[in-house]
Amino acid sequence: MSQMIAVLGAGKIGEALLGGLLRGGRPPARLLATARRAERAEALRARHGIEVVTNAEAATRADTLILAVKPQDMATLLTELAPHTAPDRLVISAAAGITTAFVEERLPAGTPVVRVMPNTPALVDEAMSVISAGAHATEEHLGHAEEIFDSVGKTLRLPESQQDAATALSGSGPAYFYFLVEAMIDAGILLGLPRDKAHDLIVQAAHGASVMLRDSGDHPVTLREAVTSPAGTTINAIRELEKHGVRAAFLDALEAARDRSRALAAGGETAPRTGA
Ligand SMILES: NC(=O)C1=CN([C@@H]2O[C@H](COP(=O)(O)OP(=O)(O)OC[C@H]3O[C@@H](n4cnc5c(N)ncnc54)[C@H](OP(=O)(O)O)[C@@H]3O)[C@@H](O)[C@H]2O)C=CC1
Ligand SMILES: O=C(O)[C@@H]1CCC=N1
Repeated sequence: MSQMIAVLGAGKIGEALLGGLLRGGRPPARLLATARRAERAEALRARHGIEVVTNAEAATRADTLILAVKPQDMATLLTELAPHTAPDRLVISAAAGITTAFVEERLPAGTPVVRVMPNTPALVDEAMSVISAGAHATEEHLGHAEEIFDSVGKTLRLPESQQDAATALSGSGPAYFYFLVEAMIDAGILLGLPRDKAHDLIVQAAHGASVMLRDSGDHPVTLREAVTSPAGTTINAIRELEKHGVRAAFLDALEAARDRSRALAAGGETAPRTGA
């Protein structure tokens, strides 16, 4: 286990990770965080009882640096860190699109870098975190990264060439489910249900479906077929979803997310795709 872990740029993902590490039993004295704004630093101290320091101090004191700033802020952060980071530090980047090469070329030669794509269910210890090694990261470094991200959910190793796809799928994935739930609550309203009841019905349906997907081992097609009775209600809804091209929309949507992840590796300057 690393002696000291620092989360640099402790925003939504960084704070979720800090919370998971503390819940997993890591003493607050073995965690550091950094923030850009004084009020954010104060909130982190108050909520977690950890030290919030400058990026330079974190780089000097921690063995493992977890970079959790936005991709567009990564170059600035790395420029600030470079003079203070010894090449034996493990650097873990959680930024969408940013390649290990991008990080390596801005830090001292030979620095081990691991790229991780977590997701926000880290807040409830149900994250999916995809882990890839950079040029100088060893099995031991990957093991350290897994140990850290295991504290907030599941981890999976994939080659870095598949990280942009993983970002589109599991990194952004929770947002697609929230979007679907939001749309279905509106549909419940259309059908005359009170908003709070529509919310509770669909959230529990989503939870039940998700537990079955994870725990039954059955393919989603099998689970959907079990709901879809001959000449019943479900098939009438499915016909409308197919007519409206929902499956094709998902294929296009994830391709757009994957492309945006790739563009972020170029420094994030490229504008997002605006559609056909
Ligand atoms: N949100 C998500 O679902 C996921 C996000 N990610 C990745 O995680 C990273 C963080 O995303 P998220 O947590 O959503 O973003 P946030 O904006 O919530 O967090 C980033 C934090 O970094 C701080 N920051 C920026 N620059 C510096 C700096 N130089 N020094 C110290 N702190 C700094 C920001 O400060 P300030 O508050 O002042 O702006 C902010 O608090 C991104 O790279 C994103 O791609 C990965 C997986 C999922
Ligand atoms: O939208 C984003 O760019 C980040 C990365 C994955 C989820 N949120």
